[in-house]
Amino acid sequence: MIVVNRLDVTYGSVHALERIDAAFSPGTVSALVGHNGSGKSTLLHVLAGLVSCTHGSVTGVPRSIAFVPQQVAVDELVPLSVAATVNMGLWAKLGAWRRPSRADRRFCMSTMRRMGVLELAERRLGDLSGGQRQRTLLAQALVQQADLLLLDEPTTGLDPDACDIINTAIREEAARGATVIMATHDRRQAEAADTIHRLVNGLLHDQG
Ligand SMILES: Nc1ncnc2c1ncn2[C@@H]1O[C@H](COP(=O)(O)OP(=O)(O)OP(=O)(O)O)[C@@H](O)[C@H]1O
Repeated sequence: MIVVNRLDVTYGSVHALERIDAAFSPGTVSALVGHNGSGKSTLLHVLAGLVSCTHGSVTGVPRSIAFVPQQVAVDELVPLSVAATVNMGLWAKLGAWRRPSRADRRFCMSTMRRMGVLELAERRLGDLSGGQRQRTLLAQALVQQADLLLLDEPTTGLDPDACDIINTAIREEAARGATVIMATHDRRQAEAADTIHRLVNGLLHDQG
């Protein structure tokens, strides 16, 4: 179980998170909700190890973490295809030097199909629409089969069919035992989670 204990994060003079206590169990989906600037992304960044806490501690974070940030800037000049981007998710599982097996490659293909990006496989990431790019990055995260899946607004800007596909995938990740934590502004998506944590100006109000 991941346990967050009396966590404070400040950016200069901005108190992004204050005295946060929370716990996240394997096999569950937790939603972080709250207004813009309430601290959701900051908490995800701390859990991902990208931001340090000013005070407090976070324990029990598994080694394998897949993180899909809110907005991913992709240099249009980077010649990375959709297929290459998704296949990179295997590195986390296999290490950079172990060759993927046929089963690994099939898994990448089926994940791309599930996320609706298989027909875009040869397209460059920088040439995709925002929603297509988001689905590609989610496919990359799913391929990792990580123990902790951190998603920052995973369905923002996606069409309703894509939202349904992603919400199903989120449940499936929890069903295989992953801890899933997502920031969301989508009320229905939050209500479908096992636990809702509401952040108000950096303070946590748990809603069960
Ligand atoms: N790199 C940074 N430097 C300074 N302040 C920051 C930085 N990142 C976030 N903040 C501030 O920390 C607070 C929390 O921001 P955060 O991005 O965690 O909120 P959020 O709940 O994810 O917002 P949103 O719903 O808009 O994505 C805000 O006041 C924000 O301005």
